[in-house]
Amino acid sequence: MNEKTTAGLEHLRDLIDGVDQQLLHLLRKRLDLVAQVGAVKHAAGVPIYAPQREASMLAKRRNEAQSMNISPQLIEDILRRLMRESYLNEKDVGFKQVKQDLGHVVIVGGQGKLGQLFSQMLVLSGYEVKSIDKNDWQEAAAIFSGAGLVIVTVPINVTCEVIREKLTQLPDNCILADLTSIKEEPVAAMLAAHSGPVVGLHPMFGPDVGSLAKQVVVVCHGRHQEAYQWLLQQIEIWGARIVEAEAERHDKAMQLVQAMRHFSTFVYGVNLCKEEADIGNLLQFSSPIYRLELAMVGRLFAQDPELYADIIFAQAGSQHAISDYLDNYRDALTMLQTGNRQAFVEQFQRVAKWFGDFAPQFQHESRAMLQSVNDMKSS
Ligand SMILES: O=C(O)C(=O)C[C@]1(C(=O)O)C=C[C@@H](O)C=C1
Repeated sequence: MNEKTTAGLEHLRDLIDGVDQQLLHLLRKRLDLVAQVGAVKHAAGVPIYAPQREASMLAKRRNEAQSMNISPQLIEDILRRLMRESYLNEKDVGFKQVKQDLGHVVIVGGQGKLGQLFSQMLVLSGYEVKSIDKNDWQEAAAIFSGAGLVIVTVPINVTCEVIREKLTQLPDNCILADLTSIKEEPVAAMLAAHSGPVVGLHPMFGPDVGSLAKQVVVVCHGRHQEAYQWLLQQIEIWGARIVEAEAERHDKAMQLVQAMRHFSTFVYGVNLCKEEADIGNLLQFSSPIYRLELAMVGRLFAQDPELYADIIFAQAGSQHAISDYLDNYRDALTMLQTGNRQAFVEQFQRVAKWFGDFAPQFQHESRAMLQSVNDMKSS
């Protein structure tokens, strides 16, 4: 059925179309300026992400919006979305090459998605990149000869084995790095296999990010930091933030942030499947928060099971984190089964107090996410 309309409404809509077309012209103009910024940054080696510039620009535009009786949040949302576009566009111009005399880079597992992303970023920065994958080991000597940087990005369950068995004959000054999401064992294996510079990296993002702007790369120092300082600088030029961490502490945090989180998402999916939930129907009834939650669960199952198995099975300690979670789940279920509403409320308050200022901060941040989930709906 056609939507109801009137002549007056159509006239106003024509005027709105005109304004939206002007917006398109302004967007084109902004994108062209951003392309020029990208070229200037490329030449000067300035990072793609400029947090201070963003903060001051947003503050000014918010004030101006207020004085024009426009919601400050509206202009902030629009500018943040535009800056996301800038990160993608600025990337295409390429990046300044921090280390000119490196020799080539070898990515061990370069055909994997993360390997491809790092290869793309390195090529955009002017480095020569070679890849070695599981069927190429007979050519290893030729591929590694003259390499200045070797990055290991193979599945977690074979990482240490590959390092121990295949990476013991690298050129002396070559930097050996890995991108594994656990750090203690791979860094120890690299230090044992290679006597030159060693660094453990954990990119805290998936390979499908369009740009590294605002992403975090955790760094666990291994040996000869001064030799790979340029690499950290190069990653910052790509827009990412470097966060230094001690390997053991990093791995412990990953048990909670990754293994336990992914495991409970997995179980949520298993449960929906066993209950034969009708997802289409659930979506019809779901509020934005439930839609978002379903999306987070659903997106897990759109990906490679091996990858998640690797993450969940990587550390023995994850079993403890997951079984503690199960104990807490059981205790909470007991409250429900015994009708102990009071205990639930008290525990809720205790946890809220523990979250402190993070709770309202997360409420604020998630409100914006929920609104954009609602915006995505088309019917
Ligand atoms: O001003 C810059 O440095 C830009 O790259 C442009 C821009 C923008 O789109 O306005 C994009 C990314 C930066 O983080 C800040 C601002």
